[in-house]
Amino acid sequence: MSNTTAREAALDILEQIDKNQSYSNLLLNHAIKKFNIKGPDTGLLTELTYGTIQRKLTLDYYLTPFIKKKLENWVRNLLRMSLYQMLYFDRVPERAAIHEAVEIAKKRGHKGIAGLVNGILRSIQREGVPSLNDILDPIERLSIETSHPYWLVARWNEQYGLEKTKKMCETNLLAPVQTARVNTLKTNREAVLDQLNAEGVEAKPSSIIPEGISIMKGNIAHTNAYKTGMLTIQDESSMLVAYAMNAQPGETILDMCAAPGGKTTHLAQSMNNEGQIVALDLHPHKIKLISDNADRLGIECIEGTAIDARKAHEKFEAGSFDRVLVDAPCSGLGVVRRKPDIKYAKSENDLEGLTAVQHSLLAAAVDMIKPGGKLIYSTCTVDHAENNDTVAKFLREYKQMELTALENLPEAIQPLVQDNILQVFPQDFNGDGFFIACFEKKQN
Ligand SMILES: C[S@@+](CC[C@H](N)C(=O)[O-])C[C@H]1O[C@@H](n2cnc3c(N)ncnc32)[C@H](O)[C@@H]1O
Repeated sequence: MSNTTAREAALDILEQIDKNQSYSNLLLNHAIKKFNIKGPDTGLLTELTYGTIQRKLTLDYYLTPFIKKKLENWVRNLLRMSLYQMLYFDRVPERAAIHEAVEIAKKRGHKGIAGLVNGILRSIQREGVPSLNDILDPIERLSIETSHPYWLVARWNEQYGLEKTKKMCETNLLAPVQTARVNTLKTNREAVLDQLNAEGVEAKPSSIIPEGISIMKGNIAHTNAYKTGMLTIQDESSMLVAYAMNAQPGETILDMCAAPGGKTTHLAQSMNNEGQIVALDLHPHKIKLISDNADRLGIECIEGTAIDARKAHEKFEAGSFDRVLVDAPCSGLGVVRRKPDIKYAKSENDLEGLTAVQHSLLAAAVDMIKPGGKLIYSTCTVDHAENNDTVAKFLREYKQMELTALENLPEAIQPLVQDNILQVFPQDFNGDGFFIACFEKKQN
């Protein structure tokens, strides 16, 4: 296995993302298996792929003056990936990055293309990249500097102002920290930290979530601790939902958008595996993900059903749930740090379509809740239209629902709550951008 193979695999993934709009995390797992990539090469492949996607617009800005003719897409991706190594990768000397690029160009193309790639990269090495100071429009500059599409920076600037937008865009460029949730039904945080340590994984307690841990080094997915259900991979922001739900042992809960079950299983944990959680998802194949997760974690109170949650009233009696969770499908603009391809894949039109689905899911939840019961709405986006505007429209249309205080959130989170609404930004504590609101159904 050579470094060249890791680079070819990275190029393959970049190509597929452009062609099929597939998600980088899925393609990466597939490529690791397909190219049999192991050990340090897994790190190289991951960093090259994510880094190149993360910095795509900046890299294109730097490459443009040096490209004099139309290039095939794979050549452009090869140039992006090689320039990424030259500019942002300390452990690869520039000449090695150029040499590898030329070798791949020879193999995939022909001598002419190899010469072209060599010429462009050597010119950049000699002359340096153009300065970003030449960009006068602050939105455009932030867009190029942090590689977020112009429309997105302009939209966030309108919603949150330039300073917050800048921090968000800059945080999205940092390497993500993996976090996990300890399965308190089986063990405790100290024991899991000891076990991971013994298995060669460096981890420490989360400063936000009592049962959360942050992984500093190593891959927990391959550990016995993971396989035997002592913990599950979940972002700290996502863990806040079970806190906000505040579900009690013995209650009946409806989780309307449940797969793959990260929050469903956390709810079961917080209910001490006592009560009933009905977990819905539109896609039948995803229901298996919920039951696989529950089985691994030793959870028995979850019952999965494949159904469009907007038709929940056809299957369940009105008013039969103490609490309902709508963890809605959303743009995912809060998780750009972990899934950088999201920022290029979404458009403003997509956001409009999503707000309609979010609204109809909330509308369907109303009938399901007992009078006096609670509804939690959550998303992993930072978009005002998907979050606050959806809440405002819901409250206008459903007078029996009241926005209520978010009780039971961990202490460190409480200062982030404003007017009963929690909007987490990626820069707040390095977790995903995330939104939570809680409604109570008035007594008749
Ligand atoms: C944000 S994800 C849920 C993540 C999940 N709650 C967790 O913590 O693991 C949204 C889910 O909603 C599902 N979904 C989308 N539209 C739906 C609908 N109309 N009814 C039910 N589920 C739907 C998607 O398949 C997706 O799995």
